[in-house]
Amino acid sequence: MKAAGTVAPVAAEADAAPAGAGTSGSLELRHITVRYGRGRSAVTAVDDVSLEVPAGRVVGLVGGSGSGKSTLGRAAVGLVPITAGNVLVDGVDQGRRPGRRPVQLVFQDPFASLNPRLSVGASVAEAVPREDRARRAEEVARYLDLVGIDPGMSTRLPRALSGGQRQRVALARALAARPAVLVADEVTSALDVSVQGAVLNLIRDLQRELGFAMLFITHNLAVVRYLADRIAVMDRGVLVEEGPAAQVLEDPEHDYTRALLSGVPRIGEPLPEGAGAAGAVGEDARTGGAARAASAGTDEGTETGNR
Ligand SMILES: Nc1ncnc2c1ncn2[C@@H]1O[C@H](COP(=O)(O)OP(=O)(O)OP(=O)(O)O)[C@@H](O)[C@H]1O
Repeated sequence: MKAAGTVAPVAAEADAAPAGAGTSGSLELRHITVRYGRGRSAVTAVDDVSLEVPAGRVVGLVGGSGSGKSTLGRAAVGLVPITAGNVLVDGVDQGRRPGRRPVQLVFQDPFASLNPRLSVGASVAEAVPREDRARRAEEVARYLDLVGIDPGMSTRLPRALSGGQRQRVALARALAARPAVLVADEVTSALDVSVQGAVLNLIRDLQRELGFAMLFITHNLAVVRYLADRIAVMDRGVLVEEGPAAQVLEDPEHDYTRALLSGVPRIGEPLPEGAGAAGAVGEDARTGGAARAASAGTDEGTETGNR
C-alpha cells in the first residue's frame, strides 16, 4: 500500500488519465429513467439521465437529498429495475432487469454489503470469481492486505470490527469480485469523522493503483473535489450539469450547482445536505473534518492496528 496521500488540489488536467488506467472497464448510462411504484403514487426518481464513467476515471455524482443519486447508482449495479434506458459496461448492454453485473456497489452502511453471519474472510471469498476459486485463500489475503486489514482477522465477524474496518472489508469484497466499474455510495458518511479521511485516501490510492472506473456518489462537495476527475450534478431526478471537476467547481453553469456550492438554497427549498450553512466547499463541519484528516495523512491507526 502506498502511504496515505495529501489532499490534492482540483486536478488541473482533469482529462489526463491517472496512472494504472487501462485495466478497468467503462460505464455508460444512456437515458436512464427509474420509476418507483405505479399510478398516482409513482415517483420518478431518475428522469432520462445519461452519464459516462470512462475507464480509469472517477466521476463524482452530487446532489441534494432525494435527487436520485442512489437510485442511479443502484440502477447501474442492477439492484433496481430500470424503467427506460440502457446500462452499458465496456459497451455491452446489461439489460433492464436487476441482476449480476460487472459493476460492484459499496454502500454507506458496510453492514448492507456484509453478511453479519459470515466471517470477514468468507465474505471476501464469496466475491472471488469462479475462475479464481482454486486460489481463493490467496485472493482473500491479497485483497484484505490491499485495504489495510490484517489477513489474520479473516475469521472475525463484521460486528467485531470498527466502522472503518468494516468499510475496508466491504471495499475488499467489492474489489475481489474484480469489477469493471465500482459504484461507491456515500461510503464515508456513516463513518466517524476521524476515519473518513483514511478511508477516502485508501479509495483514492486503490483507484490510482488498480485503475478501476468509479462512480462516486456523495452529498459532500469537498470529497468530490478530492477524488473526482469529473463531476455530475443531479437535482430532482435530472442531471443538471456534468463536466471536468475544476470547471464545475470553479465555474458552475447551472443555478442548482451554484446553490450547492454556495450553500444558499433556492426559495422554498431546504438547504441541500452537504452544502454547509457556512457556504463554501469544505466549510461544512463534516467535510472539513474529512479533508483535514486526509490532508494530515491520518489513519485510524489504533482502530485497524495494522497499517
Ligand atoms: N424504494 C423506493 N421506493 C419508492 N421511492 C423511493 C425508493 N427509493 C427512493 N425513492 C424515492 O426516489 C427519490 C430519489 O431517492 P434517492 O435515494 O435515489 O435519492 P438520493 O439523491 O440518493 O438521496 P439521499 O442523498 O437522501 O440518499 C426520492 O424521492 C425517494 O423518496
